[in-house]
Amino acid sequence: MDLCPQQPALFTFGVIADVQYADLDDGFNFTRTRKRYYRSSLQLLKNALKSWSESAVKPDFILQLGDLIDGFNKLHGASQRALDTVLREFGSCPAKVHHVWGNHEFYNFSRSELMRSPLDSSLYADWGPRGVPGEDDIYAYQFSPFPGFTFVVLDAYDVSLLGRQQSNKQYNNAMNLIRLYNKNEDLNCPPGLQCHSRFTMFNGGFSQEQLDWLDSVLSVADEKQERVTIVSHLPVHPGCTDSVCLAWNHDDLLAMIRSHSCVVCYMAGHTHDGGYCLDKDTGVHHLTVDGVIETHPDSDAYGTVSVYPDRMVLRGNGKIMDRVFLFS
Ligand SMILES: Nc1ncnc2c1ncn2[C@@H]1O[C@H](COP(=O)(O)OP(=O)(O)O)[C@@H](O)[C@H]1O
Repeated sequence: MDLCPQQPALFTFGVIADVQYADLDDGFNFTRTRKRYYRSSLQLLKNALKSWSESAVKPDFILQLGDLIDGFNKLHGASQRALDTVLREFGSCPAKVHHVWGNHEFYNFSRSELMRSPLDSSLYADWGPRGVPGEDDIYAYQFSPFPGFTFVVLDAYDVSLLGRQQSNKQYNNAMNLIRLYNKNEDLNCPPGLQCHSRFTMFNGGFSQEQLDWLDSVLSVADEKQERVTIVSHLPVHPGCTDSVCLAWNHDDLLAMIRSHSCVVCYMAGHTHDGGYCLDKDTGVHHLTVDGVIETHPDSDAYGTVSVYPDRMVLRGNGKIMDRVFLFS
């Protein structure tokens, strides 16, 4: 397939997900079916950053799709050290980095700590809900890297048991919701029914306030006939992920996308396996980016996306496949 049109890209960006760095020996996922390379993940991050820094066409920005350091750091009192280690690497890259927050961010830091940390990249925002009273702690924003194109960073742990104080309204909403479907004592253990399996503590959802804000962003983009890419840690389309990894109210997000014409792509991490589907109803491309943490040290897991007027072209490295996302 001819991936690239014979013209320079309008702009280019990098994607990387689930680095989950920790200064620990290799381990396994919970079910012990897949190896996790805690130390090598730093080298794979370095490979990505070196490649982006040295490429002839440098990416305008990087999307870091969440779970930058592993939750095990917290157990070893190493959260800040591990974060400093990975951020030092990002420091060598001239491109702006947009950080998405995943469950492992919240294993290491509270929401208010994250809001005051370098992982809060909303300083690059054109617009977010955070100026709005009562919505100050939603980590969502939009930015426009090129005329006619908008990117939206969404907070998939806005309604969550992670990172929020028990007195918080969204913690209570999360507890009520998860208890409806998950009867296990250990709320990290997924319910048996596949249609409810996402209701675990390592997932979360989007609040109504955040959805209302997204609705207004997408309405403006519809009017201006812009192309919108949404990024978050949790996937929302069942066609591109294991059902256990979906956002709790993924259906609300899909309905929101369906009610607007501007969205072209939704990108997430979390599943580590990677996945893709084209939603036939909307023409929206749903991509789940392979996680660095479960990528063999001899391979790689990052991608570079070149954006053209009619498509985005993903060039994958290592585990990540090349793909073309045509705009419908
Ligand atoms: N099936 C399960 N039953 C109970 N706890 C689980 C299960 N799967 C994951 N967990 C726990 O949930 C947390 C997040 O799981 P983890 O696999 O580390 O998430 P991620 O895929 O984001 O790396 C960990 O504390 C893990 O032990």
